Amino acid sequence: MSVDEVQKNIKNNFSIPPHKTSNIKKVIGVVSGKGGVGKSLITSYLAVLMNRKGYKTAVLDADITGPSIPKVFGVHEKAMANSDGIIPKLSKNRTKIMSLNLLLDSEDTPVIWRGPVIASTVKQFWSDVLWEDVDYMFVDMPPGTGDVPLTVFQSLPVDGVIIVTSPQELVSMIVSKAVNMANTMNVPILGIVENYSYITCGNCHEKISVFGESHTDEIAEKFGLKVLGKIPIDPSIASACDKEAIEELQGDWLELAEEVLCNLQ
Ligand SMILES: Nc1ncnc2c1ncn2[C@@H]1O[C@H](COP(=O)(O)OP(=O)(O)OP(=O)(O)O)[C@@H](O)[C@H]1O
Repeated sequence: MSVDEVQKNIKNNFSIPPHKTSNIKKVIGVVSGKGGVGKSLITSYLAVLMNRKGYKTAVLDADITGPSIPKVFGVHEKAMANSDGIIPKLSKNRTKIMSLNLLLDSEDTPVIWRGPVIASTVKQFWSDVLWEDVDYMFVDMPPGTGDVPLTVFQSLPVDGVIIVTSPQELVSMIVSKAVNMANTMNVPILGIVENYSYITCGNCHEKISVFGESHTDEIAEKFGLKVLGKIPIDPSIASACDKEAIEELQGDWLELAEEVLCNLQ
């Protein structure tokens, strides 16, 4: 068997079943080549948008050392377990959430764990959480192409990934790494979302590209991928996150992403 074939078979060999009561229809990984691009925001907002369409949504926070999902949904109470498994917390609009922050005694406790422990926590979030019926589960991956993204790709039946990026030049190399990882793991890439694309001038409504000209369209074309949306730097986004009210955020920046996701069902 060639190295390529071995790599493409890795995923199947390590896959683990979800809890026996779980019926999860589609698993979407949200990845970024580097940190700080707003990946958690986009993961949460995609769940909100699909929830608004009437789908049963869930977010698995695989960003174990930097978990931010519960906070943007305003969920703080600890998750409980019964003899069958861990019960996910529900947001106001009934998106199911599991994150390490929901299991720690205090949200401020830093997670100083080695890679294998982090990876096995993510697997448990898949296999030991009582997700029950879910149409779309969004997995907020830690940034980069390290241990945890690898574990998620190997262990979970990921139906597609969405790559989040910012507009700068350096990003082309970083996105290439994320694309190559998904290709190596044989996971379909649904497309790219660009965050921090522009600001809109409050007076003349001109769009200003704060980070210079965007390279996202070029990169997407290079890899034959769709650009699923461009999100501006917008105070309403920061405010929705700060107020822990992502479910109240309004913005039609991700319509194409919604369409692509709907077509998966
Ligand atoms: N387009 C945007 N406009 C305004 N604020 C934003 C935008 N995107 C993200 N933010 C703000 O930045 C904060 C951090 O975003 P988020 O947690 O999604 O990403 P991150 O910290 O960059 O980490 P990562 O992308 O690695 O998960 C959010 O709480 C939000 O307040």
